[in-house]
This record gives sequence, C-alpha cells and structure tokens, in this order.
Amino acid sequence: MANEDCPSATDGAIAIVDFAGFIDGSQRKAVADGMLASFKNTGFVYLLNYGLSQAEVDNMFDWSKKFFGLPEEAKQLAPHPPSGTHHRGYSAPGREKVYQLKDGEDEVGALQAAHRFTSDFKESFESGREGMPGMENIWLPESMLPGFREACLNFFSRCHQIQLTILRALATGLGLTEDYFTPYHLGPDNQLRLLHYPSVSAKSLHSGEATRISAHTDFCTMTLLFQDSVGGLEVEDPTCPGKFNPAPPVPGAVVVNAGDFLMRWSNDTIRSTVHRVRAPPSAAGSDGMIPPRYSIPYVRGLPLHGSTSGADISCILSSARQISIPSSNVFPAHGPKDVPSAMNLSLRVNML
Ligand SMILES: O=C(O)CCC(=O)C(=O)O
Ligand SMILES: [Fe+2]
Repeated sequence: MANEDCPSATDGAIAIVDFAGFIDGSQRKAVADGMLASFKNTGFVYLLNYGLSQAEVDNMFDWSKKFFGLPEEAKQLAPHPPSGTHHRGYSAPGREKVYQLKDGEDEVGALQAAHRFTSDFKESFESGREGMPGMENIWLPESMLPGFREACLNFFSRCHQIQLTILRALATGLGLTEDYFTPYHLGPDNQLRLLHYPSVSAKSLHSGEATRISAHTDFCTMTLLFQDSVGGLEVEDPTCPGKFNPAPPVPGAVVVNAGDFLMRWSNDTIRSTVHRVRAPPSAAGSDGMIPPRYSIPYVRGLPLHGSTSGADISCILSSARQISIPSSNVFPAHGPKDVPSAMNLSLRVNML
C-alpha cells in the first residue's frame, strides 16, 4: 500500500518459504534463492518445514510460561548479572532497554540517550551452551522448576543445528560453497532468549508511556524468532524509513531475520532491518488491555575469539567497497568511514 510520504512504500509483506525442499534435497537451489531474495528485500523471511515440529516449539513456550509464572522472588534466584556483557539469567520487567545507536553517536552519548527512553516492558530469561567461559549459564535451583534447564538446553541445541542448515542454504543462494559459513558458527557465542511481555494497557503503549521492545537491528548473524499468536512484531519498510509494517504470526513458521553481521558480510546486499514490538492491531480487550506476548529469539552471533573470530568478517561480495576490518574495529559503535553501514550497534542496557 503506497502512502503520500513514500509513494514507493510496499505493504512490506515478508516472503513465506517452504524450507522442506532444501532439507530433503529436492529443490535446494530454488529454496535457497527464495530465502536469499527475501533477505535482500526485507531482511526477514518466514520458513515453513524448517526442521522443528510444532510440538517442540509449543513445548518450549509451555516451559517459558511456567518459568515466567513463578513468583518474582523465585525468578530472582537466577538473576542476570549487572554486567552488560554477561547475557544470561533473568531480567525483571523494565530491567532491559533496547536502544539503537544513531549514525555518528558514540556509546557514551547513546547510553545517556538510552536512559532517557522508556524501559522495555518485558521480562527475559537468557541461556546458552553450558561451560562457556565468561558466559556461564545462570539457572534456577533444579528443584524450583525440574526439567526447565534440560528443556532450554535441548531447544538451544536443536536451534543451533537448524541455523547451520539455514546458513548452508544462504551460502548456496550466494553461490558460495555450501559450508562457507559453518566454521564461523560452530563456536558457542549464541543465545536462547525467552521473552514475556506482560499484559499492558493499549493506551500506554499507544502514548509511548510503555514500550514492548523499541526499534533496533540485531547485532548478530541472524535470529530465529518464534512468536506466539498475539502479534505486534513490526518491520521497517525497506523503501520508506520510519514506516513499520506488521509481521504477523504465520502458523507453523519461524521468522528468520538477518542481523548486522550478515549485512556487513554481504556488503549491504542483505538487509539487517529495524524492527520493534508494539500493540498488535485491534488486540485490546473490552478492558483496554493488550494480552501478554511470549516470544523466543535464538540469536546467532560469531565467536569473538579463536581462529575464526569476528576479525575475519570481510565483505564476501565483490565490490569496490570490499575491505577487511582490523580486529580492533570489528565491534565498534560505528566503524571507520569506509566500513559499510551494517555495523550499527543496538545496545541492550541493563538498568540497575
Ligand atoms: O519479541 C519479539 O518478537 C522481538 C524480539 C527481538 O526483536 C529481539 O529480542 O531482538
Ligand atoms: Fe530483534
């Protein structure tokens, strides 16, 4: 649908790609091309038949609901550390604030600006692979929610395998050897986030007094995003900055969005698109309340250390702008001037 400010604006529809043909080998190239085209157009794709059954996804949502349904003092037995770099454990509502750095803004300015923003009205629990130095998991005592830890670890490892398959499809679409991305993604720098956005009044979401998650890009290779049926995810229109289109839940599909690393890697041909969570269209009940939303992002980054560290990220697509970034500049708030624009940084600030 065009609008007056952006005559070229689209309805932002995100392609739905049946991934079965890649997994069973019957249509590898066609599926890979379809997925890549969607990453280039919108930065997002819905994948059907991607390798997890609905029962497995529903089971993880059930565990998430059980966890967030515990009393606050119980959840606080697995507290997210104050450090902004140890992304594990439980963060209470209002604790985390997602803020997107503006062009040219340094981290100090961004932190000051972020503190003036409304905190995200959500609670989260983050976990990853066991035994990662500096990123140890923070679990509840097992007796408080028996089976929760095992469920998180199983789901995490299923997502890890699925994401490696998606990266193979991506390499196929880009005309690279199928395992091009694999060695960069065997490391442990990835994260399973359970998110719960409590019920909130439609009025406070519309007025900006409360926000679910504010506009940001993901600082990673890609995210698998499982969402429940409530809705509210919005993606910025590729042709009309500032215009957001709904990315409603599609039964049976996982949402996959490209992150900043993939945008950088592909020399900006794949988009790392700004997205946010607001009130879903016409979801308020007669009491004016928006129902709670649960979502599960599995965030796939790069190992920050080791032989295939982030220092190796250089554009893989031929272009006059092709460069390598020295390791000290891999994760700057904003890179040197000739670095493609993908190195946006979204801050996840933990408020104390
Ligand atoms: O809850 C959602 O659907 C969005 C979560 C998200 O964008 C994120 O955690 O980066
Ligand atoms: Fe995100």
